[in-house]
Amino acid sequence: MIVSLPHAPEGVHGRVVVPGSKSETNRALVMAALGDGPSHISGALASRDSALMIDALRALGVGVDDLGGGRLIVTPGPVTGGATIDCGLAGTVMRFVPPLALLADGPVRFVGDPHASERPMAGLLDGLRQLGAGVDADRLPFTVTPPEQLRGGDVTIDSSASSQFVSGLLLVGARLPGGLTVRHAGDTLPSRPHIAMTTTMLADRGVRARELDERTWRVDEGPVRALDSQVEPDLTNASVFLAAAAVAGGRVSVPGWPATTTQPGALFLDVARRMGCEVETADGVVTLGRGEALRGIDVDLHAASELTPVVAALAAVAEGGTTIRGVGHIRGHETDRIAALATELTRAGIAVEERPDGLRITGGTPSPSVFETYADHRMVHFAALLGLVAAGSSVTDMECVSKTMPDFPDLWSALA
Ligand SMILES: O=C(O)C1=C[C@@H](OP(=O)(O)O)[C@@H](O)[C@H](O)C1
Ligand SMILES: C=C(OP(=O)(O)O)C(=O)O
Repeated sequence: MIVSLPHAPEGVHGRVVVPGSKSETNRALVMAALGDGPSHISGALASRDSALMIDALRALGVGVDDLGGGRLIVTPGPVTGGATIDCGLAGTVMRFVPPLALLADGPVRFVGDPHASERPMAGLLDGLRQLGAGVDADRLPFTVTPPEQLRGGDVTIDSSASSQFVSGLLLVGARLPGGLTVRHAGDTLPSRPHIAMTTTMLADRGVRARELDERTWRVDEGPVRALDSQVEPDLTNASVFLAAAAVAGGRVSVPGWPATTTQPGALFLDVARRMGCEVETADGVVTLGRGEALRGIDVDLHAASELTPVVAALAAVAEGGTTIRGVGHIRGHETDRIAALATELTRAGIAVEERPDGLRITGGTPSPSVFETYADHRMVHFAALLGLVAAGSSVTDMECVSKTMPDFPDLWSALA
């Protein structure tokens, strides 16, 4: 269904309380499921991806009580086989749950949305096979048959298509006899902060988990301690609201910004400053104002590729050219985001060159458009940003924002 996007000729002004991090919520759930007792999670994201994770864990025998208001109680149990798990389009479900099947007492089947079968899985499934599991395909849908004898040891995988392969294996490592060493054998490795998020959150739960060198991670065998934890706001989603002030003018604040974080979304503040925005942080509140003029930059988003759609929207209205590089692997995200962004920028009359590892965008004045969304929440964010300055724009589907932020339409209308 086509949905109109707000136009903000007077700029945007407001304070946005951003929901919890998808990446932290789904890690906290998996770690709690492996814990040595019940864990409480506060500030948890309520969205399609977290609901899919909760359903997956329940299907494996884990108790999850939703107390409302972002509070969850997770009660671990023996991991049971026999279930079919719906991964939707959630990378964190399709890459973090199959390793739990190593611990199950029977095969576990994994299915997903139509486009989920296009998302890379081979590196992870290769790792599971090296640990003795049977896996009957290299993409969704597939069935994981646990090994007769659970074992840990060393696995070497190509994680260049997604950092989530390394994270998924590390998440289960403490429960494997002898622990687990994961080596990355491919060329490049995206989203390293997300691997640091995995090891840091494991360490918070008493697990000895660390990076040995830039291609090798190690998790020792041991208990995953139950923990009462607080999920940070999702800083990649926060960047969409901050970026609204950069695109339309005005000032936007986001409270609850953590002083230190492993979320790569935090890198948005540096990108925005480089593009000429004024960014202030005081008492955990980040405020962004556009400054004199937005200017194009050359930026490598390898560590924070989730930010590409937002940075592409800024580039579309900036003075001069912007080169986004280092994000070739986002062709395997919810959609081929490089191709999708090139198509939608062209639709809005913005000059763009699609490159193997990114985009070269020449800023201009976006024309009103009906933007395609490709079932991709971040393509809606991109379109919504352009809609602020291209009066009368719309998107072909708004529903897909439920993947990480079901409240996006309300939060956005309140701002614009
Ligand atoms: O581990 C995680 O929570 C994530 C890792 C990244 O995946 P890739 O390494 O596939 O980019 C990121 O883009 C995704 O949104 C979330
Ligand atoms: C790539 C993303 O998600 P996923 O966790 O499904 O990989 C994303 O949210 O930008």
